[in-house]
Amino acid sequence: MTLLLSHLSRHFTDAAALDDVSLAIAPGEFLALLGSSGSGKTTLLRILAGLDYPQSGSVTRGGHDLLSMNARERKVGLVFQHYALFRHLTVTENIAFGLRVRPRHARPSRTEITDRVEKLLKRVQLEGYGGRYPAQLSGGQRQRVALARALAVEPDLLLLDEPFGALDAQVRIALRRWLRNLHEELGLTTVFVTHDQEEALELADRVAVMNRGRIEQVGSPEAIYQQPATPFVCEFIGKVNKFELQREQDRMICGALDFGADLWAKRYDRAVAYIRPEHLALATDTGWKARLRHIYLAGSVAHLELALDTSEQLIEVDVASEDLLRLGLQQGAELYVQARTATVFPLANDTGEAKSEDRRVLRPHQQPY
Ligand SMILES: Nc1ncnc2c1ncn2[C@@H]1O[C@H](COP(=O)(O)OP(=O)(O)OP(=O)(O)O)[C@@H](O)[C@H]1O
Repeated sequence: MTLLLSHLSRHFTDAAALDDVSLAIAPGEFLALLGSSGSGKTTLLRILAGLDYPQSGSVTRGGHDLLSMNARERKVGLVFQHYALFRHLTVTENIAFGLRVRPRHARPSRTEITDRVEKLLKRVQLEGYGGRYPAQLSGGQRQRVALARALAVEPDLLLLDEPFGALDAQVRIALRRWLRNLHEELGLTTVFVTHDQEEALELADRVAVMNRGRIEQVGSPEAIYQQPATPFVCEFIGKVNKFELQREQDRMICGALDFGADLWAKRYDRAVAYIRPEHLALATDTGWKARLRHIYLAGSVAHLELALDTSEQLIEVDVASEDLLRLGLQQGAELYVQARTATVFPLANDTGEAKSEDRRVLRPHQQPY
């Protein structure tokens, strides 16, 4: 059943935590809410869980109003960043907790509970750990117990708030892949909050990028990375170089590069171009003249830092390490940089505001003069 969030707004005293958020989450989808601190991710999750309420807007699942149901009726499983396990209960007792506290008529029998816990322990790869206490587990194991506990109540919706946030990098990566596999097995609709873009891009079917209580873009990880829809998404996701373009005789120009004479260029005097390091290329005689300042070798890729001759602006270019060796480039070398593709937003002449609706993907070329 599709989960439909429609025009949700939630204001606290000083500012909007959610500002007119609409989103459709398909059954079985793994959706990541990605954004910087304070962008409204947790508020959105809490509203879905029934721990908070919006001032306006609606949430429906299969046409039923979710906001009028209490947390238990919503059938959600929740996992937070900080292990909310009960320290005085064993792993088995923690996992069974949500079932044991049900009213008698809704409570499974003792043997059913034992069976279910055993299956869950297997599912989260913690067979044989049932008798341990949380203090006797690693951080990653505790989060898997928390997940088993969330799954024990057979939720229709799984809500995960930075579940791996407190773990070290290697454990995080291992658990991330494990979670993705688990999701493929169970097919549970999952909403995952994170501020770690790598985690979101690797895990999710779709990513919703949040900024100041609004959804800037929602799409597949590939679309978010390759076709960022707003300047915020360009700057927030991955690495990017930013350039200012000026109109010259109906063409948008940045130094030696011509970004074309698209119709929209005639209506704007300035624009901003975002170019990823891997979309810049080195050239021997045309393009932006630059000096190589630093080479950061990272295995098969070399990250180059260059200073543009005209503006001294620092830019980053990624090239294959092999090419770097072949060209014999060294710090201090003078060379040229060309752009293969750029995401360009014109700036409104009056306010200077970037116009996301007039976004273009352009392939700049060397100026004809
Ligand atoms: N109970 C509250 N009272 C007042 N302001 C709040 C409350 N809860 C959240 N906010 C504010 O709402 C905004 C969004 O908070 P929220 O926790 O949803 O952000 P977030 O994206 O989850 O951030 P983080 O990644 O830091 O957890 C923030 O500006 C926050 O200060």
